[in-house]
Amino acid sequence: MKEATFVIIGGGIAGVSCAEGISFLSPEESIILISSSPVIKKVTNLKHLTKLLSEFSVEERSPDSLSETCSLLTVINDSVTSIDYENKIVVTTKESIGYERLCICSGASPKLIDIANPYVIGIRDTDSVQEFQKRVCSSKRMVVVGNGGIATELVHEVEGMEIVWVIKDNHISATFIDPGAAEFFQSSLVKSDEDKTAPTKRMKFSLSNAKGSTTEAGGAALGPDWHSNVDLRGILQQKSTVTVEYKSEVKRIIDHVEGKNLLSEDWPVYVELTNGKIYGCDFIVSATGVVPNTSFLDGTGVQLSSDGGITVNWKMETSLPDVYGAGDVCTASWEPAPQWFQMRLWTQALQMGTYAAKAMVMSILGEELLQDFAFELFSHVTNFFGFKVILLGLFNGQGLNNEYEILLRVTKSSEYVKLILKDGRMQGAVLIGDTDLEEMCENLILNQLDLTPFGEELLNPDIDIDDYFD
Ligand SMILES: Cc1cc2nc3c(=O)[nH]c(=O)nc-3n(C[C@H](O)[C@H](O)[C@H](O)COP(=O)(O)OP(=O)(O)OC[C@H]3O[C@@H](n4cnc5c(N)ncnc54)[C@H](O)[C@@H]3O)c2cc1C
Ligand SMILES: NC(=O)C1=CN([C@@H]2O[C@H](COP(=O)(O)OP(=O)(O)OC[C@H]3O[C@@H](n4cnc5c(N)ncnc54)[C@H](OP(=O)(O)O)[C@@H]3O)[C@@H](O)[C@H]2O)C=CC1
Repeated sequence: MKEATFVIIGGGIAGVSCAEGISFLSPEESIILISSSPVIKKVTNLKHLTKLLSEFSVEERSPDSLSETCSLLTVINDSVTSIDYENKIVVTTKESIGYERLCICSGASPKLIDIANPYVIGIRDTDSVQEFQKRVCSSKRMVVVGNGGIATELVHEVEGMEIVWVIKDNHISATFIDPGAAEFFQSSLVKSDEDKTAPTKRMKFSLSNAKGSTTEAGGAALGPDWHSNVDLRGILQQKSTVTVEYKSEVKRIIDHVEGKNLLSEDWPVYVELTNGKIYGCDFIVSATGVVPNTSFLDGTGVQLSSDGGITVNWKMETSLPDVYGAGDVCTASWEPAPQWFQMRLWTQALQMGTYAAKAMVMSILGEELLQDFAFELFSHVTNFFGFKVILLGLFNGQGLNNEYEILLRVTKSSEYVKLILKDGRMQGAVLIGDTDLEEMCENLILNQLDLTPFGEELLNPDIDIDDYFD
């Protein structure tokens, strides 16, 4: 039987960063990484924008490429079928592998609204993108269900199609942004090239005066810009049109025969929405979140959280002895720092993988572990509708029970800045566009300085606020 001090399940960002972390901290120990995908995901071009915010690329690499950074690593391309935690053995389809410490980084899979229907597809890995591209290039209309990251990217990136976007909320992209930011993006849905206009609007208001309500945040996954090398063009010779169906869900999917009778239009498949409308389309994208990959743990009694993720404590330990978890597969179940919460994102997969490596090495050495600084503040940088989007801390007032103030600065088609303050102290920020405010906001959230004396001046573009804090 093969054996290693450390065994890792999963070749995504969490698994690979865990392997690299162990090799860095304990280069003399053996590691086996088991992954059902033949390629691994490696973080490259890591660029720190601030202490905690970073941008990076994610590349698909051959497992051999890891030998540069991990000399005692063996990568096995196989699927884990079960774990015998009492005897510290991982069972794959072909063999059994012994371990001292095990880290589960098996990621998550799309949670589809209908798994059995061939017209419903999800997007997660390279294969699913190829399938999506195949459908797009021969299609006129798709229905996109969901209001999170994937749906937001798709409605912006796909050209030459009619897109019907079905969302439960009353504003777009609700997983990430508030109604105000959604309004800022709204013109991008029309897909026209509007001029950037100069006037800048600054506002301060308490939540009770705010229009709309803020939202409670609410194979290996793809990397940033996954769509940039894929031709996402439908067969219509025009820009895509996007019809948003607000506050609605898919009631049922109707087959070709019944749908044609109901609608007198000929489409491969039809969806009936809870608002009563029926749309015919070529296919349906279910961008409705993920479900952690844990089936190989059935029968172990491992503790799972309500979202299906493996419960991990602040040391990334699961409820099974010497078994750790990191990335999308796990659910952070410790008391979080006031401005941090979990979202299944690659930054967190990277941070958790690296930190789990440290926790496992410290446990073998019997040394004390301190929690990583990365878990002090939620930070995410991404791109929506062609704009840079930076989210910091409690960016949607998560957990503040609507008891906070908002400072807002909006320049149409150029920038959207929203600061969340409670008792004069900054709790979170949404920075859309090239605002150059990320460092200041990060510092102000971390140091909890009383900003009452600055009032609205905090967002006055004519004042270099950084001067006050040097
Ligand atoms: C289309 C798309 C766009 C995204 N865009 C962004 C973005 O812009 N920004 C962002 O922060 N995040 C984004 N994400 C989310 C991000 O990709 C994930 O949070 C992150 O990659 C999770 O990494 P992971 O290593 O935990 O899991 P995964 O990448 O899912 O890796 C899991 C690994 O485990 C392996 N595995 C699973 N089961 C087994 C088994 N039984 N045996 C052996 N191996 C197994 C898989 O083969 C895979 O190698 C996006 C996700 C998608 C799908
Ligand atoms: N740029 C980025 O940062 C990106 C990040 N990602 C990440 O990739 C993963 C997958 O993305 P995605 O699938 O978009 O997941 P998200 O979790 O981002 O969004 C899922 C969306 O689907 C909604 N939803 C869930 N179930 C249903 C249902 N039955 N009917 C209608 N709507 C439903 C959710 O609403 P509710 O929350 O109300 O349940 C939510 O709006 C996520 O971890 C995401 O964070 C993906 C793309 C880009």
